[in-house]
Amino acid sequence: MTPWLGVVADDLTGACDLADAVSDAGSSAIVFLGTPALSAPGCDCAVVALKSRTAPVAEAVAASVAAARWLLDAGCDTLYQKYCSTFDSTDEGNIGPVADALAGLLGGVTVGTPATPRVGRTVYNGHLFVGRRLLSDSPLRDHPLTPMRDPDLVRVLGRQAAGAVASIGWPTVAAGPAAVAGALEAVGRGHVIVDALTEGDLDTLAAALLRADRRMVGGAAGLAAALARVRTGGTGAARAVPSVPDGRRLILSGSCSARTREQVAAFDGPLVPLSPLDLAADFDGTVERVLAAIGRAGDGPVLVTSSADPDRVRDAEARLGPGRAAGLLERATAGIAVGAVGTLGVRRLLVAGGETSGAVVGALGVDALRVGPAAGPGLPWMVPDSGPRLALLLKSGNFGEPDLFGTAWAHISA
Ligand SMILES: Nc1ncnc2c1ncn2[C@@H]1O[C@H](COP(=O)(O)OP(=O)(O)O)[C@@H](O)[C@H]1O
Ligand SMILES: O=C(O)[C@@H](O)C(=O)COP(=O)(O)O
Repeated sequence: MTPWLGVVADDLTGACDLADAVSDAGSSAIVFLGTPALSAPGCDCAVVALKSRTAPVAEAVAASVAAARWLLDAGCDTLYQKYCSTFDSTDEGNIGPVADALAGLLGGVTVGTPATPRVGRTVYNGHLFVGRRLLSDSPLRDHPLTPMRDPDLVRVLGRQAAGAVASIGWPTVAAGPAAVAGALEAVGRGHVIVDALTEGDLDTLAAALLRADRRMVGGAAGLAAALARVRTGGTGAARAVPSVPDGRRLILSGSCSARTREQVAAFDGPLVPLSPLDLAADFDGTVERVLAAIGRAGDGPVLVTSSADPDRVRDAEARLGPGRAAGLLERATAGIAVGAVGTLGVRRLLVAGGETSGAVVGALGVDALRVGPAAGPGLPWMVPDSGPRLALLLKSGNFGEPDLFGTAWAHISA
């Protein structure tokens, strides 16, 4: 089977979220950690997960173009730039520069939307809403790496991209695929952000993209699932549930999102704090102390967390310098995961945070992940194709019910 949908994802939790949504839509998906050296194995949707959301622009562009070339060589006819449903990025990028580069590979225009109604993301008049709030009034305004303070996506993308940015409004979408395809015909180069409020709107956009032969698409999980539904009629194979190993359970939480902090607060089990200030003072000793605390905890899940509110994050930044806390924490969390799997018998690992997950899974030496049962929308347990026998739930900071850290495990119990 040759994959038809090739996805370049800017982080790992986003890649898993999209793979989950596409699986729900009846298409099979595999997530690759970085661009593989080999050709793609059989699946409908091949997802290359990068760690490019906050990387330097040139690095993000080069990694994304390499991934896109590999996906096109693997036979994908639609190339999909997966970014966050909350458009997480800085004024420098990387959504815009990567979109410019990928548009250059396939016909000069990217069309898309981050709208993903199943997690409450909608776009109206080019403005992104998170639930009932504008993006800029949501907790995303305080993200430690990518604070989102402008809800107007045409303006946000306009600051990042060299290509012009246009939008297609909801009345055109409501008029159906022919109207959207007609509006797209008028766009020669650049990027188009499309309004969408419902799954039906996304299906309309997906049908218009196929009709207009627009094969360079951008968005979050919602539009990818719509493409799968419209292209295959949503009648593909149900997700094949891989077997999940038994073993100790560990939660590593590096996300500082409001939802993750609620999940940390609601967790009813042993909690080991991880502080960037301790790591700056004694990195190896702090990691060893955390591993010893995990070792002493009982059979239930143990939570290691650095998740902090915006004031504490700002304080760490002020004391350690820009980006240093995040770098130390990501390296430490990766080291803790490797130690816990290697010597403490941990086999079921829930990681909260996209950057954090990328660091952890990269260090564990995993190269590809298959989609298992989901603990909620966008929250699939993933099982490595080869390498360590593990079950991994790589959680977007914003996703999951407040009690997720206690309930997630039931989805993989025998
Ligand atoms: N206490 C803290 N102080 C400063 N930065 C932190 C702290 N805890 C975590 N971080 C960093 O914040 C970033 C959170 O990003 P990420 O893991 O992608 O979470 P999310 O999915 O919520 O965006 C990571 O780089 C993480 O290391
Ligand atoms: O689109 C989304 O919201 C997620 O798939 C996503 O990209 C997650 O990113 P993080 O919140 O940084 O984990």
